[in-house]
Amino acid sequence: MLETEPDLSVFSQIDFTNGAVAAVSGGSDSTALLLLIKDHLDRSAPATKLLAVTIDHNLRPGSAAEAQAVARLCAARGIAHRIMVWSGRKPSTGLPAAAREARYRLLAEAAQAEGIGLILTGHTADDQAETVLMRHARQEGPREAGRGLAGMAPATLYDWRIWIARPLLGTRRAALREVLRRANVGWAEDPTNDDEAFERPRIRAALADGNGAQEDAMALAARAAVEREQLGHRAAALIRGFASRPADGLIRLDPGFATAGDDLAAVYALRILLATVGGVAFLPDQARSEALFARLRPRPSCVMPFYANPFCATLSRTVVDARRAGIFLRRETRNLPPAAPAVDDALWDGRRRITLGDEPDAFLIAPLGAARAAKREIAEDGTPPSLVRAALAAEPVLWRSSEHPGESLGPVQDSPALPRMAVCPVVAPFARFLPSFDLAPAGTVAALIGAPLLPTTPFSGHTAG
Ligand SMILES: Nc1ncnc2c1ncn2[C@@H]1O[C@H](COP(=O)(O)OP(=O)(O)OP(=O)(O)O)[C@@H](O)[C@H]1O
Repeated sequence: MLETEPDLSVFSQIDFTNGAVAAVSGGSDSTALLLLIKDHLDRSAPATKLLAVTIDHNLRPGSAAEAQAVARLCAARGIAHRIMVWSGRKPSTGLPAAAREARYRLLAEAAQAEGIGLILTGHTADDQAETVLMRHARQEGPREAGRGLAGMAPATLYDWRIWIARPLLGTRRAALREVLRRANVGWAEDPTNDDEAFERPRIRAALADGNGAQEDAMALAARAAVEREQLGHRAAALIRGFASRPADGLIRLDPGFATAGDDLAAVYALRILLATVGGVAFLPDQARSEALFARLRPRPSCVMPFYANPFCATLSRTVVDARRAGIFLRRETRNLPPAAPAVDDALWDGRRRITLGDEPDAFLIAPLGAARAAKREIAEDGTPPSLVRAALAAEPVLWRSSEHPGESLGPVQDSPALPRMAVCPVVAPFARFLPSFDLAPAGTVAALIGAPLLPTTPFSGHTAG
């Protein structure tokens, strides 16, 4: 689609109220993105704060000069520009992933420093087709297909606080280069983009053959995106219908969850809950999750009460305990983080985000532990007290560093003396990157565990959750 003209209508669907960061590498796509946004804002909302940001990864000799070229273009067009340098140590393996991680962190830092909650990138239809074909080649199995093949989402929430939108996902690179030629603006070529030793350039070359592969890949992505969103809505409905949180760190699933009749959605919901409870950034393996789910179903011939034979299993650092009172999920006690100084804005055990306020050095954070959990009063509400205590034992507690660890501050959220401190639950599999496809289950799990509400999506008329 749109071989020669970019689709500009997408810009009018974006909410620019709080400004935008344009992520500009100096390559053709993001340079064209910058010109198109500037043009759109000049016409529709000239007072909007626009900041172009270039990340100098400091990996290639020419990278600083490329960043300077973007700076000159921005100066000539009256666009604020900032260069952020990735100065940290570079890993010897997994460099592309580390560079991507650093890039988004630095882009988010630049946005936050200006009070901007939106980052725009120049990913194109060509990038999308390449991504989908690469995932297709790696596909684990038919049931994984629905997720990965959706490709890149039109918007992704980063760190549960800043939206990354990709308005050019429906636009071909050729159309963007045409925009630049007409404006007489040049761009930098990344030499790794053509190196066929890498998988992506190989696929790019195959797509360039013009045999319809590009269109097929886009159609595949569009179908998979719809399927993924629908599956997410069904999983969210199951979580709303069958999951509750009887105590901090403890999720109960009503046994009806396993017999509701939508196994695909139930396994997806289970995977999200397992990763969340265990504090793991990735969903557990599909096949192992299916096997666990199968064990949660009563046998058709069973005349005994449900779960007359209770069982316990562990997956994704989560203990699943199925018994007559329900199916209970809690963090396993193995490999909990030892007591350590609490770090402001850090994730603890993948499950909690720590906010320390005015006294950043004053606290230790540690799991409550079994001995202290055993002394806690447990309300009698039908939940087995042993399970509540087991869950509480793995919950974090802040201690004043100077105090004897017998006098904890308790649940810090409840302490009026420390209004700016919090140890907030996070939805682990979506805490760093939440693709807009998965908003429904992410919002539902957030409500279940008491995580902060999702911010409104950057596309007007859409609300998260
Ligand atoms: N060094 C960088 N600085 C700022 N943004 C970047 C940088 N590298 C990538 N991006 C953003 O991520 C998007 C996709 O990255 P990718 O690596 O595919 O692009 P590229 O080939 O480097 O450049 P382009 O997309 O501009 O042709 C870019 O369009 C851009 O918005």
